[in-house]
Amino acid sequence: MSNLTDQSTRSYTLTSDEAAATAELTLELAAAYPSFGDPGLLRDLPRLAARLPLGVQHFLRDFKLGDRHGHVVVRGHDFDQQRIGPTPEHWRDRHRPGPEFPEELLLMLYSALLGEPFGWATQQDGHLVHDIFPIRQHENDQLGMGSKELLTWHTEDAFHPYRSDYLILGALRNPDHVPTTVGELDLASLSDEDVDILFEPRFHIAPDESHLPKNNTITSEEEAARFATIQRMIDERPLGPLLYGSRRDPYMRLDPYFTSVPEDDAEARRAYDALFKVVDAGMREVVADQGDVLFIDNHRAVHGRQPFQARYDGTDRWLKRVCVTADLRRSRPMRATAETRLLG
Ligand SMILES: NC(=[NH2+])NCCC[C@H](N)C(=O)O
Ligand SMILES: O=C(O)CCC(=O)C(=O)O
Ligand SMILES: [Fe+2]
Repeated sequence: MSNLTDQSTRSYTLTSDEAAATAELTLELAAAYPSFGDPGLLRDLPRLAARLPLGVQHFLRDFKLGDRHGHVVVRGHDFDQQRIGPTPEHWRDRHRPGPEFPEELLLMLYSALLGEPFGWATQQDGHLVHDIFPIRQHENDQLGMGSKELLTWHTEDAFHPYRSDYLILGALRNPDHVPTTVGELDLASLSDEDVDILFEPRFHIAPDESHLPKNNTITSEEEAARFATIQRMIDERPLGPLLYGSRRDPYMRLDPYFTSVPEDDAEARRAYDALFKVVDAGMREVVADQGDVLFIDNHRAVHGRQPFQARYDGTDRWLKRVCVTADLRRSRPMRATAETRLLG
């Protein structure tokens, strides 16, 4: 009997009526709510999400409650290319909300079916919805804004105890069909002994560069102080497990590019190498094409992106990203007030 997890992509394709109704809903809400700063919007999200097509609501609730699949895709959204306009050159200094506010609101509605949306004070200047498009100055970097290099597979914000439970990636455009990569764990390919070791706090994952001051705008001491926790994680190099949860169906936390194993721990190194090989061998491509929204279970799947040739002419691939937590209160120690959605 095979224990291989079924990693084929589950998807829901909107009918043209559903796509039209969804687009209309997001336009209506973009006119009704001024910005993400409006507390009424966060309050109303579950009620507004109940106006999404019932089929999608069921599909996403099944994804969450089933706790089985690492990713799913909802296809067939109508993202108005004319209205959205050209892919920007940078996420910094953009007027917000921008013309793509309806699409950002759509991801917020979806987030309400999975949990609560949140952001990072230390990432993309604290914006709740992130941009992912190529930026020339970052073309060789391990960032969403890179292009020339493979974006190595990772758990989003793997270094952080309050990382996302789910990631939502909405493709405003992707003219060259650049694939995202996704991979899950095939537990049967690991020895029991290695699994035991991987459950132990014997591994360090450093913060990725998107959380560094150099990749944010800092104009005051107060803004600089937001990075203290990140810096502490860099300095103190805390050790943690790579697998957790059910011993028979573990969750994972991985980012090999930023991982180190203490030099004197040969067993941990062996277990880590075995885990890396198993996950790496299972990586596959999922193209989030224009109008597709990719949902990633950040405990079950790692993801990355194939290298591609950026255009830098306004027609580049452009994704929007929202981080979702199933439990906002867990991160309360890192949120200045109960209301704020920004960690750091
Ligand atoms: N292994 C990695 N490359 N990790 C970093 C991933 C990219 C990062 N989360 C970003 O927002 O840009
Ligand atoms: O571009 C993609 O498809 C994924 C990007 C990503 O993983 C990230 O920005 O963290
Ligand atoms: Fe990522």
